[in-house]
Amino acid sequence: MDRISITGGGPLLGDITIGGAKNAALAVMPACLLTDAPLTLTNVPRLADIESMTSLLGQHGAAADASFGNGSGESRRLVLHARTIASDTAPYDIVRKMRASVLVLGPLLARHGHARVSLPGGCAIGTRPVDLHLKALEALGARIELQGGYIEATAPPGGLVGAEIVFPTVTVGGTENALMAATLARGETVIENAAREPEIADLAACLTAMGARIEGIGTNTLRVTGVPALHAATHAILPDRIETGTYALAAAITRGCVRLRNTRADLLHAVIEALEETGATVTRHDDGFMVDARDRALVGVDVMTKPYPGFPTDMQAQWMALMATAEGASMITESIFENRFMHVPELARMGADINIHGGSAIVRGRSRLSGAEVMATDLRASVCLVLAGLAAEGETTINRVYHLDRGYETVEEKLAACGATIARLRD
Ligand SMILES: CC(=O)N[C@H]1[C@@H](OP(=O)(O)OP(=O)(O)OC[C@H]2O[C@@H](n3ccc(=O)[nH]c3=O)[C@H](O)[C@@H]2O)O[C@H](CO)[C@@H](O)[C@@H]1O
Ligand SMILES: C=C(OP(=O)(O)O)C(=O)O
Repeated sequence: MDRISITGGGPLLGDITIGGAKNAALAVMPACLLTDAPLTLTNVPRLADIESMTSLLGQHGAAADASFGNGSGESRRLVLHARTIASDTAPYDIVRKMRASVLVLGPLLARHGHARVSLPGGCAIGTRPVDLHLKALEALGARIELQGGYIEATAPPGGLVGAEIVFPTVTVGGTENALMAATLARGETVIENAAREPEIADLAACLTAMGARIEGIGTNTLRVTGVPALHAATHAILPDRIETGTYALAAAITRGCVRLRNTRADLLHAVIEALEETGATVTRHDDGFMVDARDRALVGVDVMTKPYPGFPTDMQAQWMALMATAEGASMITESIFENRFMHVPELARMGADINIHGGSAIVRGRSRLSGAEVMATDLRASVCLVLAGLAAEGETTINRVYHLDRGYETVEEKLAACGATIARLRD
């Protein structure tokens, strides 16, 4: 298994180009199953999760034609074409590796009338049930049974029927599944308490380009008027706000200065606001923003994770690494996932002073962390250890970096180009 070695201590200085959003691409790609015409996506990131989703969609019958040039945007093109549905089963082997696999459920059900999708099971950050996805699809008329670890979903003989769906809690994936299914359901669907994450708006924009009728995009009430069929479309995936935020914090934790390109500051209000409160300077540009923390003594700032537009849970671990090097104490409260503090004992191995009380962590900043051998447990925990390693005195070795490859493209190259001493050790 690959490892990453970092010798920390110096400031990051330079430019980093941000890729397309993993979590938007993972939602938009299954939309190809809603039509027999091709769906062309650009600004697609080259990540392990994207490969897993491509192979899952291939199993369902979607031919994939990918061209990943070295540049960004247009040169990252993926054409998915599901002329027919070859299989409606999403097997355990793929779903257990990538939870977003469950997003094929709504499209398969809407177009094909039946789907068999493995239950994802729990993961390192929480139990993560999919009950709300299933209730939403039931509201549209689907019959759902759980058999042998699989969700067996069947649409009524005339297809799904529009309905009112009220989510009791905000769910990103649940909203995405319901939205995709509703595009082909007969009549109107109203989705209340819909997630407002930018990735949902991106999916809605793609579906609209495919001929779907959706109102309320970007709000928590989505109104969908079903259409008989969707058609070919081209859609550019929005920039990855979590990759952006991660490198913004990399600049801050190393007390460096990094310009983030090919991205949008408006996707990261809560993170930028907190970052400015620490004492770092954020300057917005046409194609992104710059974070400058040179010669600053950053101070601790409390955050609580919330659905968008609140502070993202996918930035919580990285924020904790930054707070471990800030002046004074800060409280970090995780309100989305019940077990998303797996990085705490690893940060503690690097000298961080962190105490957990229920869903909150109290972090007492230290002037210096020290390099150590640590273990990545999930995607964002991995990258938080990369950030800590960049700031630490001496060498840090991170094990199990396959988690990192799910969500960060060429992380070593991007950081090395800004002066980091970082290398991948291949076993
Ligand atoms: C591929 C993708 O886009 N992943 C993101 C997505 O995950 P994902 O779509 O899985 O996250 P959800 O928004 O659905 O989960 C939010 C909370 O609702 C709970 N829940 C969810 C569905 C359900 O049927 N029942 C239920 O109880 C979850 O356990 C969790 O506690 O949003 C999360 C929250 O922003 C992010 O951390 C993930 O990076
Ligand atoms: C938790 C994440 O992804 P997933 O939902 O695919 O596990 C993430 O992107 O941080």
